[in-house]
Amino acid sequence: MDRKTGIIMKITGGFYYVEAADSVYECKARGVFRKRGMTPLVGDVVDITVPDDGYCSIDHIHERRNSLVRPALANLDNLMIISSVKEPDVNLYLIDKMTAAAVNKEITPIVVFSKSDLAQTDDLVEIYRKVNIPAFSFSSIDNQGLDEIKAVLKDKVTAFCGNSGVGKSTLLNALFPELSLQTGEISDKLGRGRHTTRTVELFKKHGGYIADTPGFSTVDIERFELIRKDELKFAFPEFDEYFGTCQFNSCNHVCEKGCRVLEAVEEGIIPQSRHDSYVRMYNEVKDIKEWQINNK
Ligand SMILES: Nc1nc2c(ncn2[C@@H]2O[C@H](COP(=O)(O)OP(=O)(O)OP(=O)(O)O)[C@@H](O)[C@H]2O)c(=O)[nH]1
Ligand SMILES: [Zn+2]
Repeated sequence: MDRKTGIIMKITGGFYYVEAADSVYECKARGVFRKRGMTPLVGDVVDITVPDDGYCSIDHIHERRNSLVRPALANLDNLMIISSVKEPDVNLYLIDKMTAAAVNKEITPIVVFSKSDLAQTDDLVEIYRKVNIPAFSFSSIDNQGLDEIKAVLKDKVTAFCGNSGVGKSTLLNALFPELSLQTGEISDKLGRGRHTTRTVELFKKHGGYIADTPGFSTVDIERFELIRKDELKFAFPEFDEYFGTCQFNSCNHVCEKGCRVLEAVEEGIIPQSRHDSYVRMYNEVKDIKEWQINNK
């Protein structure tokens, strides 16, 4: 019998595939997790027992740094948000919702403007770099941006989120040709589309891990990763330095007199589109009660 610590790479048919010391172990979870209502997730760091014969078992789940509801994933470092600049058009509000959800979970958001051969991306990239969110453009035509994107994946656990058709599979294939993910219409025929069961799986790449998350779209984040009103302002890191300097302590940084955040927007320090997204999100959550969030 041996004990090891590893990471859950995949969950199928009641088995957990745990990578530890460069081998993958097929494990069962102990009944004790079920009793406590705990479900091991892909990305969990776990202690396992490897018996001389019979099934390996998961004995302990290490404390999670964060987790997403759908796709069910734990311990993410990066959320790569892919948005095409055309076909479909870019939607800054949706991107900002995704970056805010990531920051709220202490996950680093990374924005990729794909199909950069179809429209200008410099101004878009600039919006995010200005607020210290890594941003890149990518085109599959000449693989522009690929090396920069590869560099941010190094030694990290990264999930990729993008709406249908933005070029998520195309980017993943350019990054990891050996994965041979299906692109375009073919993927729907194979049932990897939005309404089918989705298997989440980690792959070891560049010393880190990438999560294959079929169909992971902004809808999942909007539905399952709601940010509470009092947490929202912290999900826009460019506001941080102004906290405590507004005229009113209770300032919500929406339209209040003497608001330093608003001044920074007027001065062009904070991009207008980011603040617009914040106000829109604030208006969406301001009347939501705690019990409604818990019922989500
Ligand atoms: N011009 C151009 N077209 C691209 C680029 N990347 C992807 N496309 C095209 O956009 C379409 C969608 O690409 P996919 O990679 O399948 O998009 P997806 O985000 O994986 O979409 P789903 O499979 O629906 O989730 C395909 O027809 C691609 O050929 C790009 O950089 N430039
Ligand atoms: Zn303010």
